[in-house]
Amino acid sequence: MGIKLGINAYGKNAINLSKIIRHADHHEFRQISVSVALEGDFETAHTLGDNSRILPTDTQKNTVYALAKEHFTSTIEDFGLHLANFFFSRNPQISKVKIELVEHGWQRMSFDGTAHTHAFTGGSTEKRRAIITQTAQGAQVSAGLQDLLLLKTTDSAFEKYIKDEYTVLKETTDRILATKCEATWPYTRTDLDFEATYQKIRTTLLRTFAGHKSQSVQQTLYAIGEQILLENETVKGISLIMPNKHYIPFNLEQFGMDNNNEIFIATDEPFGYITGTVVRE
Ligand SMILES: O=c1[nH]c(=O)c2[nH]c(=O)[nH]c2[nH]1
Repeated sequence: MGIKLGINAYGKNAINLSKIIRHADHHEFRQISVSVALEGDFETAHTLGDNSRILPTDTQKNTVYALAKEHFTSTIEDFGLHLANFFFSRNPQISKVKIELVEHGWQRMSFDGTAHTHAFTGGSTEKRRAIITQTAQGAQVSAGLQDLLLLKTTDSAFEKYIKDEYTVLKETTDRILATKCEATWPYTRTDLDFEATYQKIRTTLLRTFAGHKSQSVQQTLYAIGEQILLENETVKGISLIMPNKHYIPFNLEQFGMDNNNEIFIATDEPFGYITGTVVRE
């Protein structure tokens, strides 16, 4: 019985890179984490210890910093495309380059309606991300976001589910709906205005979450995906991860008080884990 190498990839993960872009009257500050993964003809590296086709992961890391100087000037999607093409076009042994970029957002400070020129606040959990893959067939761009905390205080129900001998959950027509949203959407093209498209999709995600009369997280997930696909023909489909972050009404009856859906205990674990992809037929 023969043994051989199966699917494999190698690269550098979590290359953290910050950049000051100095304009005459203000600075921009960007902070990203880049991961590079290469697939290709690396069999003899594994089976014979032959490194002649191996571009070291240390070199990959250095390339990311060096190219950032000239080429990280706009979106992570555009920088990722440049990186993917750079690695792919110079290395015939590579069949697939995957670049994943996560951006940590810094918000410019503002005082009395005036934007500060060089001071920022951080702290939001929300991160924007992009995934670029390049093969001989061309490049593919997916955009997305992660760790986006969302909560609404009404317009969320959960009723008429299966009840068996282990069901104790009470039906509710008015609960808190909270999630930490992760979304990924592949685009049909690589020459988009990635900034405007991203902002439009993010706004639709928020607006649909806020406006939807939810019967479940599942229904809200689908409504968000459907609306994004209806409004953006350049989006192929969208995958959403929406954990159900439970806020459970606290029992005040034990103190002779009513809880009119006002006092809750947020529980971290266990949590509902709702995932889904909305696609075009
Ligand atoms: O929106 C929800 N979907 C579920 O599948 C579920 N299950 C549960 O216990 N609570 C909820 N809420």
